[in-house]
Amino acid sequence: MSDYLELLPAVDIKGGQAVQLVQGVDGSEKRFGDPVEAALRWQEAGAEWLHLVDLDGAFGHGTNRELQAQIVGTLDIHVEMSGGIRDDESLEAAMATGARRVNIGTAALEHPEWCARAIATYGDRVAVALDVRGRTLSARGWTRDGGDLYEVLARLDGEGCARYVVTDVDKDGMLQGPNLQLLGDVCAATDRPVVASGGVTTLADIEALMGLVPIGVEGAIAGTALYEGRFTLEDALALTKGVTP
Ligand SMILES: O=C(O)c1ccccc1N[C@@H]1O[C@H](COP(=O)(O)O)[C@@H](O)[C@H]1O
Repeated sequence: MSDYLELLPAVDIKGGQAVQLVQGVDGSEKRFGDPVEAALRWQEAGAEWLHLVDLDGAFGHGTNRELQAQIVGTLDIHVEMSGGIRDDESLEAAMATGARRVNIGTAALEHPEWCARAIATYGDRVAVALDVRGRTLSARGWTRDGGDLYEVLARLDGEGCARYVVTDVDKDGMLQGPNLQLLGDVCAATDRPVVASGGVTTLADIEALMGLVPIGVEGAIAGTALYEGRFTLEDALALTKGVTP
């Protein structure tokens, strides 16, 4: 277990642009320009990980795979890649980019046997994205219910899943803070590390998430708040690493 909270700035790509959605709703996006430039900006600010999402892949209407591969090839830091990774071909293509980690969402709910094979084959290079409303999981671009969070978590634990990326869909892009209760509940239900996603808005939110590191929160994804300048990545990283600016 890490002793500090890993911060993962997000680059979500839709139609070739860096965007941020509100509650994952297709069409709600604010645009933030070239995703390669965004990724480089976060790397230059000191990030050690990038959370890279192909939203077109997640919605099932195209892909931004070439851009994702370009970003992984351009950066020197770890990349966690997600969106549209649902079969052997998309999984192998994602792994071949050199991404350190690949997140599986929909396929973990709709094709559990395939997901179990992916976990067995790639070990901790696979994480499962648990995108949740209340205690109900969401699939297919968060447009379809995908089962009970805790039942799926128990199944995935049994299959050896190394880590979970837990997103509160209702918090995502809302700039109202993360769902600390949900994160605590998930950490109580599994001994695997959890990366928190959805709602991070202030440095105080990051401090609150740092307080969950001892129970299993390993990292936190920050998106809209960073793009909208609610805090700087430099300040957030200084906070997580205990560096006085
Ligand atoms: O990150 C988002 O805003 C988002 C919105 C709507 C759907 C998915 C989103 N992000 C991530 O995409 C993957 C799921 O993709 P798939 O189901 O495996 O194709 C997952 O990491 C979500 O958190």
